[in-house]
Amino acid sequence: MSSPLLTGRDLTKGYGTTPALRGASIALHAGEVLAVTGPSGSGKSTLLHCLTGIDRPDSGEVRYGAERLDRLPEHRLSELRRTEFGVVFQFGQLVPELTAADNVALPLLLAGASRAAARDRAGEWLERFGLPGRGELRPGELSGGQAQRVALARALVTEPRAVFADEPTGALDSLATEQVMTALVRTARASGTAVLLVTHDAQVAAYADREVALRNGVLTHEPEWASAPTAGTGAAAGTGAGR
Ligand SMILES: Nc1ncnc2c1ncn2[C@@H]1O[C@H](COP(=O)(O)OP(=O)(O)OP(=O)(O)O)[C@@H](O)[C@H]1O
Repeated sequence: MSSPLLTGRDLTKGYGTTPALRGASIALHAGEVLAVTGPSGSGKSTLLHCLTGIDRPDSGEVRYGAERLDRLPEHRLSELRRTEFGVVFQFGQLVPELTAADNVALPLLLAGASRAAARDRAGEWLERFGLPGRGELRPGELSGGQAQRVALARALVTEPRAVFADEPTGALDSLATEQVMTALVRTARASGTAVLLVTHDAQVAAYADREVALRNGVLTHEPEWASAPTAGTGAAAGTGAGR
């Protein structure tokens, strides 16, 4: 029995009079790919924000190892997001003035790597994401799918323990979605990084080992607190759908 890497218990969060989360509980285990699905407005992004400390829940708790993440000071949360978590949004939020390679190198430079080492490593990660030879292009010169793969390479380059992706393929067609998801799941598995995917898209959820569904701020599947899931059971493990 392995204990979860990250848990959210009984999370509530409202915006004014709008309840976004109404007692959501979730566990992310080391190395697994977990999809959180649900229709627009069901609270998926709010849940991801609470789990990563981008936002704080109104009640409930988020635990990361021994730490109460929901109570951590801002500087520790930023450090976590820089070193142990990677976060990717629908539009990858690349720095438009920087090349693809410099975007990927950025987290390494922030962590103190030399420019040469960071650039070498960025090149390796662009290759892993199927983008060899694209390092000198700027985000505006990349397709949407290529830009998302650069954003994912940037999120994974520090080999974080968990990557959180909010509709990472939301703006892409089916083929680009497949390329992005295949690259994400393959590289995350190779580095043992857990992935929490927020999506309304069944094609994307099919890559996960496990899926939980949000409806009106409540998760419809209870988390399996006691047991770790079997990794590699999703489409990305080669079982069919989504390939
Ligand atoms: N900053 C905010 N201010 C006010 N209301 C918000 C804010 N963020 C989210 N909400 C509301 O909270 C509810 C949940 O929103 P959330 O973005 O978490 O849902 P979602 O499932 O991610 O939706 P989508 O798939 O459309 O992105 C919605 O009713 C939304 O309007």
